[in-house]
Amino acid sequence: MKKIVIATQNKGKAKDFEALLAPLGYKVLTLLDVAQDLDVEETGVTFEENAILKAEAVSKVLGIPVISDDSGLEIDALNGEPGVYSARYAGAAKSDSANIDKVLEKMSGVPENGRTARFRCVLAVAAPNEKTETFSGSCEGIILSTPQGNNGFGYDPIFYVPAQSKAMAELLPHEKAAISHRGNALRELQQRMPKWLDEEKQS
Ligand SMILES: O=c1[nH]c(=O)c2ncn([C@@H]3O[C@H](COP(=O)(O)OP(=O)(O)OP(=O)(O)O)[C@@H](O)[C@H]3O)c2[nH]1
Ligand SMILES: [Mg+2]
Repeated sequence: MKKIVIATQNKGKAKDFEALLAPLGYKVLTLLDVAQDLDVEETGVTFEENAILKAEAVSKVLGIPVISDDSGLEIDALNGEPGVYSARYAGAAKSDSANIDKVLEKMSGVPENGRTARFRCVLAVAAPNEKTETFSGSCEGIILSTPQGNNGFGYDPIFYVPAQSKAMAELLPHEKAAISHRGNALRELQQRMPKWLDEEKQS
């Protein structure tokens, strides 16, 4: 089975990528498997900038092709917050439950028709001596006023997906993969697979 390194420290993303890539015959490895201490500072102000920073830094250190993921939640009533700061919205400790509490507090009193939001994901693919490429995906939803479901990670329990009539955290891994921002970005990558990455798969 071909291995692929995802430049992330996030266990929730790792599970999402397993659901997406195992059916395509890939074994997913993350920084948690190959380079626990490799933490890239996210100094960009867009998902794209941060995805490129992470992919290029990790590919350079490991000397192999990698895929990175920079993603987050954009809430219309909060002018696009938490956006690129989604992981650290309630502070540097990156607590999913504290982040959810902060969103729910800021959204209290906002009526249902004003609770529109979307997840965005940008994947960057970098390899030694190759031009870095990016791919993006999004998923539309509504911010719930109480959490629902135990699957997924991050803001999934407060993100209602009208197309599925369920919160993201109520979807099974393969169901999330079929409709998520991450799934959509990965499908975009498959459509425009960089030639060198495709060749990598054959080797
Ligand atoms: O409910 C969610 N379902 C998702 O599918 C999802 N995707 C992203 N997010 C949020 O956005 C941050 C990314 O920030 P981020 O791209 O910097 O990643 P991270 O710092 O967690 O890990 P790394 O990949 O950088 O190592 C995450 O922590 C989450 O808060 C999600 N929340
Ligand atoms: Mg991060």
